[in-house]
Amino acid sequence: MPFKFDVYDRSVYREPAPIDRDNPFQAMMERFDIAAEILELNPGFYEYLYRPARVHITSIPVVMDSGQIKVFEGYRVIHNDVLGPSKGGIRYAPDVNLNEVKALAAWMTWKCAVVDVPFGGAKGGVVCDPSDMSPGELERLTRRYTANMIDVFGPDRDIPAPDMNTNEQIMAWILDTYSMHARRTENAVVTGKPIGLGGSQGRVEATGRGVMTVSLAAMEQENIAPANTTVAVQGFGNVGSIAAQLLQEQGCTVVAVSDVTGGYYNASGLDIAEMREFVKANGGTLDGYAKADKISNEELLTCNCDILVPAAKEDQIDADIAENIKAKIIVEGANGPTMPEADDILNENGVIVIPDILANAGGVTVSYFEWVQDRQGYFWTREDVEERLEQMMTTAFNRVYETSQEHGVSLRIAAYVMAVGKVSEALRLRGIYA
Ligand SMILES: NC(=O)C1=CN([C@@H]2O[C@H](COP(=O)(O)OP(=O)(O)OC[C@H]3O[C@@H](n4cnc5c(N)ncnc54)[C@H](OP(=O)(O)O)[C@@H]3O)[C@@H](O)[C@H]2O)C=CC1
Ligand SMILES: O=C(O)CCC(=O)C(=O)O
Repeated sequence: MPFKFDVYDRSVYREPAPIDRDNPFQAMMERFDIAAEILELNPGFYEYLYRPARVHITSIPVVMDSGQIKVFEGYRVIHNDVLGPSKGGIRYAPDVNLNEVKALAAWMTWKCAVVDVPFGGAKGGVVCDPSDMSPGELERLTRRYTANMIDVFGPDRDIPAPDMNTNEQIMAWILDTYSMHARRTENAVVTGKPIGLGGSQGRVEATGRGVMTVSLAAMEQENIAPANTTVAVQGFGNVGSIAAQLLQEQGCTVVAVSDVTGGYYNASGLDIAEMREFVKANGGTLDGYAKADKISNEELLTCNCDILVPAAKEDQIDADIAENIKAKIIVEGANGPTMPEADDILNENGVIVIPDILANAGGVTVSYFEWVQDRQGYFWTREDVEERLEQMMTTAFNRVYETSQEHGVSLRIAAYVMAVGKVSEALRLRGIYA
């Protein structure tokens, strides 16, 4: 199986910047550079495609429950809208920053192109700690952020969705605030909203389901049967917990999962459905779960398993961790979990990496279905959604695999080649640089 590839010179288009490992945008650029070189990308297109099209930074004053006014910083980065309205989630986190949001926005552009949905890429972020805020404070923050972005968002312009620490309720507040300003109900302005407000069947599970679909496709390529497959999952939120449960339902043995409180390991297999119930009843955390051994985050990433699903956040797999990874296949549920220097090591060691811009694209694919349903005012069954999702994820997996064979590159670089090729072809057709 030719999964070992050349290491590319990353300096054809720009002077390599000093390595800044706290900057996920640089990690995105390092892969983009390789794809640009393979595609012999027009330098003008290169220049245009690596920059975000628009960056919005806003101050969000919120009256806290104490009566004190606190001002939060919020971002919305539109990386590109050449293929259609920009699309991407909003992240609430104390450490979210502009470089991270710029990287996440660019990944959305490439992801939408890989799965062939007619969207560009965007991402939003608000620097806040939702675990320390009341529902009322979160609602006021969300409504004011939306009001400040009223000229940015729109069903034909830029369509937010959930990401880390945001959920259906937050999407509902965005819909309501936007609609109040628009003087009409605009349910297509946001996806990942409750079904009662025009949300889609299957959106909550979509990213985890997509992770499952590409995991099964990779197992098939490698002739590994689910019943003989062990899985470890980092992150037990929307993506991680659902991917773990669905892989278990397919016959895999999930031996380890984790959240910020650490890892939980059981060589004979964890009961994921029961763990999800435990988390619900335990204030949203795995802390105190007793039917497993406690392990560290690093032990989880390097534990004995066949498939590793990083589904927490960026930059989790560095060179040291990569050296010690025992999994045969990594399926990136999170955005940007693997650092560029780790790519080369994993590649050398024959570990197959299904890259984020393919592996976690199930979420945006069902968001696309949701937007289509809202605009038609006609809603599909869960079976319809799941069948179409499986078909689009499988098609994307096969196309990325074929591109990797054609160019002799890893699946990650193949996905970038496909995406950058598609967006630059749209630029050429539109005549932007003609
Ligand atoms: N939601 C979606 O549809 C999509 C999400 N993604 C990406 O998937 C990733 C996860 O998102 P999502 O599941 O929505 O987010 P959630 O907020 O639902 O869950 C995040 C999970 O990661 C855990 N976590 C955070 N930091 C660490 C850490 N250092 N070590 C171990 N676990 C950690 C959290 O633990 P705790 O709860 O204890 O804080 C939580 O279990 C992100 O990279 C996101 O961008 C990608 C595509 C779509
Ligand atoms: O569903 C969406 O529109 C975007 C989800 C997202 O933020 C992501 O894929 O990273």
